[in-house]
Amino acid sequence: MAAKLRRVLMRSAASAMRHAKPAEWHYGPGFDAARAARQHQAFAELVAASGAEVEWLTDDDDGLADSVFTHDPSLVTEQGAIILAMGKALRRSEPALHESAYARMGVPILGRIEFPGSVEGGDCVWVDRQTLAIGRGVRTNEAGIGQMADLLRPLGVDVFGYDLPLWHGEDACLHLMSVISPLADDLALVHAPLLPTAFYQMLRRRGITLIEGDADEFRDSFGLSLNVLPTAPREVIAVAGFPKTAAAMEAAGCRVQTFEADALCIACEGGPTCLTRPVLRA
Ligand SMILES: NC(=O)NCCC[C@H](N)C(=O)O
Repeated sequence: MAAKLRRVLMRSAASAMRHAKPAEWHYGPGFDAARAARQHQAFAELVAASGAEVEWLTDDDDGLADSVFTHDPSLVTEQGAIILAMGKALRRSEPALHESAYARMGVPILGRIEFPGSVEGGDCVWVDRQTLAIGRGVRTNEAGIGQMADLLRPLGVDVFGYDLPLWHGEDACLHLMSVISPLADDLALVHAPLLPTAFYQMLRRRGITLIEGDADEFRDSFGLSLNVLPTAPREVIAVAGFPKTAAAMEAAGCRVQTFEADALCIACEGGPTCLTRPVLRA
């Protein structure tokens, strides 16, 4: 999940978020559509400057505000994309946008998660090429995890499900990727108090070094201080304003770039990883 980012699917916030009502989408008072669009553009420039090729979802005024969080409606394997099924009702039509983009890009579709199963991309963490960890919580359920295991078994991939806590409740967004950001094959940023214990133990057994993000910054940012995108091993993009978490990553040899994201990320419960669906890392 932290190899060099080559190709990535994104969606501009300019149209998608333009008319979003915070109360409907569970966004905080800091949400501001025009500011979010500017912050998204600054983030996209950092991603492009890393050398990644950015593929854009169609920029429609379709009212799908959360569709800017392209990490969640699909997952990409070495044999093609898996079209997911969203746990958040307002996001149910987003996977079709991804399917159209993959058709245009020539990326084959390996399979689909079907309701009543649900899996969101933010709950999926590749521990290595043959091991996928999935958080079971308000967005991803047991039926979805079972379907994912069936789709990936022929590829020799083992799928492990881990229970997530409820934390801020059913309407809030807590994915497995909310409590871990891989930074290199052997390095991850974590908020250990919310990590599923068996997942923590698996990471430790594999010798992955775990950096603790600052707990106060995690609380104050509603978890977004921890949501960090690697564009290459130890080359990361993070939300500005969390110096202790950034310093912990720098102490582990990471180069940290930041962008202002109060209106886009902190208000809307999604950070740099959530704004990107990596299609190719190598
Ligand atoms: N992977 C992620 O953590 N995605 C964040 C999605 C935020 C969006 N507002 C949601 O509630 O789905």
